[in-house]
Amino acid sequence: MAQRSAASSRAPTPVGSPAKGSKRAHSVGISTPLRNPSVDQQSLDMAGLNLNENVDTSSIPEEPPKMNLAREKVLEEAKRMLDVENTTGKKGISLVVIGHVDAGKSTLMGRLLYELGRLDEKTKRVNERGSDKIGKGSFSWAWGLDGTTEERERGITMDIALQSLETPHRQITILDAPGHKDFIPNMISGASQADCALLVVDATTGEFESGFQKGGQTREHLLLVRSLGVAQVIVAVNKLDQVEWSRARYEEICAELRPFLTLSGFQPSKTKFVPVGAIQGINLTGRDGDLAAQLSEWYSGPTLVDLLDVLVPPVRDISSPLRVPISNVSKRQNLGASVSGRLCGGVVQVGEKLRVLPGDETAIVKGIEIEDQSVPWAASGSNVVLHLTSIDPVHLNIGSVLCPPTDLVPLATTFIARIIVFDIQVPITAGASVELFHHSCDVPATTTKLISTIDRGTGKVIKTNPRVLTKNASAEVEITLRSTQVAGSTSATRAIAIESFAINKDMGRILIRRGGETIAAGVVLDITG
Ligand SMILES: Nc1nc2c(ncn2[C@@H]2O[C@H](COP(=O)(O)OP(=O)(O)OP(=O)(O)O)[C@@H](O)[C@H]2O)c(=O)[nH]1
Repeated sequence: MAQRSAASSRAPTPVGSPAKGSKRAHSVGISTPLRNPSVDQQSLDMAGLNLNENVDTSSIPEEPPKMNLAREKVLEEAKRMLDVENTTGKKGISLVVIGHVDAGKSTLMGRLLYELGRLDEKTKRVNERGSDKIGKGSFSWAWGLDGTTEERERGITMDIALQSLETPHRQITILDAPGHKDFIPNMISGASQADCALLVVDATTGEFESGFQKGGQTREHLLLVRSLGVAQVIVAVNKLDQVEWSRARYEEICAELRPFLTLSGFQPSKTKFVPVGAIQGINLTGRDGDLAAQLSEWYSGPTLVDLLDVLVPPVRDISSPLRVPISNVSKRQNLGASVSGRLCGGVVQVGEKLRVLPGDETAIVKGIEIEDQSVPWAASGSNVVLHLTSIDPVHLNIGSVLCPPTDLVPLATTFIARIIVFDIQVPITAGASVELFHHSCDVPATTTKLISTIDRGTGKVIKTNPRVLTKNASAEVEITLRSTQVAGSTSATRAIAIESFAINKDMGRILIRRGGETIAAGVVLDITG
């Protein structure tokens, strides 16, 4: 069964962290590390949110665990582990599966899990019988990932499903994103935790076109993941059985997508295409058997697994300060609180004291889990569950950020951002009300000033104080958070923990939405208030 990203969910992939069951040592962690002050306009992005929360307000006071090693020792250990991973072991990577509704994302992943031995024969048969029983037989593979009753009955993915699989050289955490536009915030949440993307498109006549047209999720998902910093994409052209494995249709789809991918900021060398048939399992791990004969007549390239196996893992910045944006909180009676999220820099270890921002509270890390395994420490890039003690769980919220008490993330209510405007109908004006997304934080904001429009190629200012920003514009703007209603009556503007992109790429990305539509993505240049 797939893991869900819900509050009680288990942690996703081990990325850049101690191996499963590792007994390695741990330690303290307060950092004043290296910073990388380069802004890459191509890497514009923002971060995701997760709306799932399982709240039960109670805590138990506990004796905080002791830290065992000095921070330098942990860093040394983390570096050594990453070196081993880079040379001999499987490299960890997380992959978000994106694409228009019904493209076959869940079916593809369910079948792939089966082909790779992660979904056993018994579960497969149970899913077949169960899906047949409610007249959804064609979704039996998707049941491997779509775990909730509502998802199964409706035949759609609503929240991110977490799974992991192994190829010969990669340990991959799969984040299966919903295709339906109503669940874009959940999709953003998944993409904000991913290193690379698998785009699934439906080759059926008319279906590829409706997914790719304006308003289709193929375009929006690609733009969103690129804006979130995902630079590698594999495009699986699925359901080719519906067009008799036509080579012309496959090539037509690739030719349509290539220019859009380049325009969206994906380098051609980091964009791969692969023809597949998810239901029949064709070209996932191989092309044996009669079913694949038509494809084998014209295709001799890599399988999907071949491409997954050479995905390039991201660089893990373990020497920068620890930042953990909280994507989920689980507060259980008598069990304290657990939070999950991806480490955006640094290392964390059991026994470490962390500050929760915004706010004045601190917590102590009682335990760390990666993929259900307890580990003594975790490094940048890992998706973790942190069990916390010495804090009233009421102070832990989705969207808050954990960091070392001596190296705090700035709190901002006003900042300057460079944004790229998406394909919008209604221009953005000064004073416009928008929704700001930063990791799992979603707050009301105003574009208080339109400072300038920028040439995307040269980075030069085209116009200062523009009246409006229209589609595809690149611009510098001032964004100010608006007050939100607190506790029924009083109104307060709550600062968010955010950093400039030059200091921490993962902490400096924003996404701007309006009326349920994503209108721009950007990076934070400067915090001004
Ligand atoms: N003919 C054919 N049908 C397929 C193939 N792959 C998936 N389907 C069908 O496409 C439909 C949608 O599949 P899903 O896997 O639920 O699609 P999805 O992209 O995960 O859908 P959402 O998550 O709701 O966006 C189901 O009826 C599948 O049986 C394929 O290779 N060939």
